[in-house]
Formats: sequence, structure tokens, C-alpha cells
Amino acid sequence: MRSRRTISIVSCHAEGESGDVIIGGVLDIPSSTMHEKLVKFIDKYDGLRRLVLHEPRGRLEMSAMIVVPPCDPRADAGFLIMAPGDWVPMSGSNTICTATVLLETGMVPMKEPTTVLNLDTAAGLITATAVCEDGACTSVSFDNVPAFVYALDKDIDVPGVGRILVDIAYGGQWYVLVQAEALRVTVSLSDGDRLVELGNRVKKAVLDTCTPVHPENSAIRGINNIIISEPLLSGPEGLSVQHTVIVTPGRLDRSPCGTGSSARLAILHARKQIEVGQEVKFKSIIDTMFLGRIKEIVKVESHDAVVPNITGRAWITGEKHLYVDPRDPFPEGFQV
Ligand SMILES: O=C(O)[C@H]1NCC[C@@H]1O
Repeated sequence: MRSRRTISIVSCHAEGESGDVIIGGVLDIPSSTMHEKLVKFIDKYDGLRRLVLHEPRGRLEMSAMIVVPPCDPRADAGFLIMAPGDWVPMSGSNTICTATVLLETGMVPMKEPTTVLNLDTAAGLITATAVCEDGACTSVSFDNVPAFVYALDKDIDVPGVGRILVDIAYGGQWYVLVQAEALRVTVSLSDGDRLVELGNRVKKAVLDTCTPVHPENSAIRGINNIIISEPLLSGPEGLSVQHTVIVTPGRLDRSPCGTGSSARLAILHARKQIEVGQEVKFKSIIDTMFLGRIKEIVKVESHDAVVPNITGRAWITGEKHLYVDPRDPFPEGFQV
């Protein structure tokens, strides 16, 4: 075996969504903020993103995180998030994967019955609380960066569908929320290809009319992903909703999507459908669940914002080392 590169990975999934955590083989780029680090990594390491996430070493339906030294002195670790289509400032399922890997491998010391760890991301500092038992994390809750609404009931024209109303909100990434009924689909695996295709059409229709920009960081702009949702249900066990998230460049999130659920909490609060502390069960297309609630209300510049708290579970699935044979015609992979 010959290789000019070795990348060491612990593989994990959170409620069905795969997140590979890179724990070795990538050198840090010292920076004063995590967002500056992200920009430098995009500039220097975009080939690494393709190597890890594109075929034949990776696949469309996964993300990968690079564990890096944090910039905020309060943080235990930092991580940057790579997806097959782009780099993103924050991700919920991937925060749960990263916290689980850091604790279960001993990179951050585990304390039972709960460990609190601060994680530095390009979107801001995230406090995660892991419930730990017999050396394992049984669940991870995290306080996300503040989530807020950009638009409610925005009228857009989706080719082949017609005029529909959508909501747009930030939850660590930018989301468009659309009701499945408006697109004449159901949130089910049998409609999977159609959900992806419609999600991409909605994304383009929104971007043709507006570009949301984060008021505190103008580099966090555009639309990342689309949430297609069934109606919110209220029953004896509280509020629940089944939704799916079409992730750039076009695939279904297997988890209920932590940043998407955070954006939804901001929308639900703006619509006066939930109160601070009230729990919502967000169910994914494969029926896995994140529990969400609003921890507190804050301001992001002039926006009323909520601090989302999201809880989910993750499991380590293996370890691997990626190699690049100097003769390999696809040192940075390919996409079909
Ligand atoms: O949970 C989340 O926020 C995400 N899951 C994969 C795509 C999103 O980053």
C-alpha cells in the first residue's frame, strides 16, 4: 500500500444522519475567530472536502467534521463542518456526532452522569450537555446559536407548482420552510426523489427574489436548505411534526436536522404557536426524532431571536483511515 495522505476518522451517525469526525491528518490554520478559520480552510482545504465526501471515499448522504483547536478560550474543542456541496457554519446532527466522538474517544474527558462541553463553531460558541453512562453518551443536548425569522408567508412562484407561501429563517444555516401540501407531496420515502427535486426548485425560486444575510456576519448568506413539512400536530403527548430537509446540493437529511429544527422553533414562536420551554418532537423522513424547545428569547441586532435547545442521540459506527495512492486517478474524488 502506498499513500501520500492519511486522514484518520471516527464515523458516527445522529438519528440516522452520518457524520465522519476527522481526528487526525489535517493541520490547523491558526486564526483569531472560527469564521476566519472556516474561510482559510475553504481556501486551503476544499480539495480535502472533496476527497473525504465525494466518491469513491465518501458519498452524497453524509458530512464530515474537522476537529480543530478552538479560538474562544472558553471552548473545549472546535470543529468545522464540510458537506458534499459546501462548508457550513453550523449543523445540529453533526454537533451531536462530534460531541459523542470527542467524549467516547476520550479527547474531552467524560464525566458521568452529565458532561458539559463548549464547542467552537464558525457560527458561534455552542454549549452541549451529554448524558453519559458506562463510558457512552446516551444523548446530547445543545444550545444552538440564536435563530430568527427573515420572512413569514413570502409569496414565491415555483415553476410547475405555481404561487406558494414560504417562511424563511436562520437556525445556524438559512432555511426555507414550505408545507408539503402546497407542493402536492407527502413527507415519505416513496416521494423521496420528488421531494429533492421540488426542494431544489423552491430554493432557486427563493434565491431569484431575495438573499437573506446574517446581520452580524454578511458572509453567512443565501439559502442553504429547504424544509418540507407535514402539519404541526398537537396531541396528549404534546406538539410534534414530521418534516424532511433537502440539503445542498440535493438529498434528504436522514435526521430531523438540528439547524432546520432550530429555524422552525423561531418560526413557530413568531407565529405564536409555541412558548418558551414548550417541547416539540421533530420527526425525520425515517421516523427518527430530535426534541426541540426554546431556551430563551434574545436579540440579534434588531431581530427577535430564540435560543434553540435540541436533543438527539448519536452512535459511533467505526474507524477508518483514508488514503490517497499517488497513482489514483481520483485523488479528490468525483461526483456522478
Ligand atoms: O442537523 C443538521 O443541522 C444537519 N444535518 C445534515 C445537514 C444539516 O447540517
